[in-house]
Amino acid sequence: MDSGQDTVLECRGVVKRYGALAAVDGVDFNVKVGECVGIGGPNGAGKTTFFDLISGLTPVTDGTITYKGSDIVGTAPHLLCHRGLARTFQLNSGFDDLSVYENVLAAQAFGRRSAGGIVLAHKADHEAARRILADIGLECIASEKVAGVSVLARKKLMVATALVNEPDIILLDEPVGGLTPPEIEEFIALVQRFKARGLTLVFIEHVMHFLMAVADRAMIMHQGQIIYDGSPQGLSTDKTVTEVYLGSAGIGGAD
Ligand SMILES: Nc1ncnc2c1ncn2[C@@H]1O[C@H](COP(=O)(O)OP(=O)(O)OP(=O)(O)O)[C@@H](O)[C@H]1O
Repeated sequence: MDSGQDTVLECRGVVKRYGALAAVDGVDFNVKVGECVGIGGPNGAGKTTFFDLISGLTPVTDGTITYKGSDIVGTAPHLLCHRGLARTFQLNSGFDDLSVYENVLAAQAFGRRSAGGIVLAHKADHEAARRILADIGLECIASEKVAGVSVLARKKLMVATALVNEPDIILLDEPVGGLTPPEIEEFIALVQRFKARGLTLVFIEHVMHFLMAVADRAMIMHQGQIIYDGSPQGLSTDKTVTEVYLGSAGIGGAD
């Protein structure tokens, strides 16, 4: 068992059953400080359920999940967020009737480590909100209502709301799903920038080009189990991955 200081997240024998279906079926998974892990796998493989278990949205059936050395099984999602475990969702979330800027302030107020019901934004919160929006390229639409912004802007906003409280690990569920190829390139550059600053990141993504471009490590799930955990470059030559996940299209055809 790896319980070294540099391990942020450690999952052992994690299982989630829905009746007879094992959506997640005995997963062992570690993430180290500064690592960027891309999770792939066919539809229904159990990827989002695995994120739901880590982030406390769904109770585990069995197994242990340790975050920064503490057992977090049974911990509520908002408490995990306060402890620095941030997560985004497959579907674009956000408060449509608030501006881009107000969404970041709301994420700060409810997600910060000292959150305790006090939602007043202080000077430092405004500065941090402006900083993250500039960093992520949203400052020019900061005052626009989220209802009217593009899919790319919503995707970026989700990352901004997760990053504004400087999490120790961030889980992104399909960060580039629905984006055009040029938008995906923009997102690759963005994630690489945050990676270079030491961000610890785990993401789920069907777009293999994105996974190959940003992940240090790839983990592929199938029927609730891990069928590959290794270098992204090794994916294209792994027989099980090629047969189960990519089919005859090969690694380049999975976009
Ligand atoms: N609340 C639930 N009740 C019953 N079955 C569920 C529930 N949530 C997920 N499942 C089932 O668990 C399995 C894994 O689903 P999950 O959404 O985790 O897959 P995924 O790999 O994220 O798929 P996708 O790539 O399509 O998002 C699927 O068979 C799904 O139907």
